[in-house]
Amino acid sequence: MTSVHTLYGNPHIVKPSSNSSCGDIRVIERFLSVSGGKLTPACFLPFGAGPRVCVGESLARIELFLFTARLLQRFRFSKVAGKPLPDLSGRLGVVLQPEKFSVSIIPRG
Ligand code: HEM
Repeated sequence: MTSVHTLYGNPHIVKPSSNSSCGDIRVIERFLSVSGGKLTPACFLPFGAGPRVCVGESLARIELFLFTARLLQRFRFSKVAGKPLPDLSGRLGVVLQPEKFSVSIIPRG
């Protein structure tokens, strides 16, 4: 199984200044080109690679898109006054998990 965390943290693979690298995994803009187009860094492998690559990738991508779009359509997400923004360093488990944080979720009218 491909260790995605090791792959992203390896300085020999990750070249932050290059468009073909993953760079800092906390920087979402790494998926955008200078002109605003979509970029997929060559080392971005959340579904693994090679003969054991995830067979559910297409389904997972559709589900994630619909799930996220529906949440954003129906709710407004915002920072809670007086509470800090989420710590983006993450906690390493089977996957990199966020530390607990507060967020305000209000149904859209
Ligand atoms: C966000 C969702 C998902 C992620 C991040 C994910 C990620 C992965 C990864 C990293 C592997 C291992 C690849 C390797 O061994 O190198 C894998 C394997 C696999 N995934 Fe997923 N997966 C997701 C969703 C799904 C879904 C929805 C299905 C089925 C409907 C699925 C079915 C499988 C199967 C059957 C394998 C084993 C493939 C094999 O060993 O030949 N996955 N997945």
